[in-house]
Amino acid sequence: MAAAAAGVKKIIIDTDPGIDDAMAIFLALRSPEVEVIGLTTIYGNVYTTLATRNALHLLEVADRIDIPVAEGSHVSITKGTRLSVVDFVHGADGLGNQNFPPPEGKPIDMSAPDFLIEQANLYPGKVTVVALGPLTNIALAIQQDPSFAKNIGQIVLLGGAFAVNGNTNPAAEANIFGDPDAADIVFTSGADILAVGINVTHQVVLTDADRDKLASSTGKFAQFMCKILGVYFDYHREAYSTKGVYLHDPTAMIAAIKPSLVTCTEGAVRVQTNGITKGLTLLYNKQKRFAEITEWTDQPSVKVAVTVDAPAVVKLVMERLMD
Ligand SMILES: O=c1[nH]cnc2c1ncn2[C@@H]1O[C@H](CO)[C@@H](O)[C@H]1O
Repeated sequence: MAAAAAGVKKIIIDTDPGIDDAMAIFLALRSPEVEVIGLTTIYGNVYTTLATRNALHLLEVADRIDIPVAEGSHVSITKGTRLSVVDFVHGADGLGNQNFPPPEGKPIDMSAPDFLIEQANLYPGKVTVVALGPLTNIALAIQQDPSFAKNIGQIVLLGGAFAVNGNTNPAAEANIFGDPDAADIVFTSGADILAVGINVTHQVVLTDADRDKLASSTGKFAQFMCKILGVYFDYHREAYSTKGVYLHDPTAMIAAIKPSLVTCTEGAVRVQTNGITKGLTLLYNKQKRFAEITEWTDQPSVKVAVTVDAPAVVKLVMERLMD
């Protein structure tokens, strides 16, 4: 591929495709502001093996088999194998029960954490990781390489439910619930982090009317998305009684592509790792100096998205998919 123009952000997408992951990946591939230098895979919406297969398939659909796929962890950071995988949201195959043929490509011979570390070392301060699933691979990279948190440019992550209910249960958002220990490692790592939680992504809805508009487009990305979106719409109708779907992953991707469409606050985030509130994300805004030393004391600040220009996000997603 031609050398990237100056100012183009290099991104690695850590992903568990996933219907809204597919949309976010296509959006990135259609966005001149970013250059996708790799995909790394993780369990979440599906198990990791299927996430890898789907990532390869999506790149084949997009005619971008030049982009490497590195397979990620099959277990949580604490080696847990009882993973919470949500086939009722995305279909058993993760892509709307379409049973696509197996991809021809293969993942590279390097693990996701090793690939993340390699790229962060190769382009210090220049690589953005857009993390769309549980944060196991990122936490492993942080543990394996003490300089990873410093070398990585930014981590934009879809995760958390800041001062609102979760979507796995009232306490927890799905990606953080998927590996709360990993999430706590990432939030306290000192890396430059922007967390986009469901307090923000629940404002960004793709409606039935938007889907009809996508369906009328001849663009291959719009066509592919319309093929797989049915299951995701059915799930939202059932779970939320809404005539539309939340654009979780695409909104996080937009926060990396066009940061001006979100506003943020800052503070230290800790994650509850056990008990009935396992997966809860709690931001300390650093306004009060507590008399006691707390679990948030002296922890680094991260950015947490608080508002989003939802109409602009939906418009941009639609335009780029239909183009
Ligand atoms: O109700 C749900 N349970 C579990 N996962 C969900 C649900 N809705 C969406 N997602 C998936 O989890 C991430 C956002 O939390 C998104 O990747 C989305 O596809």
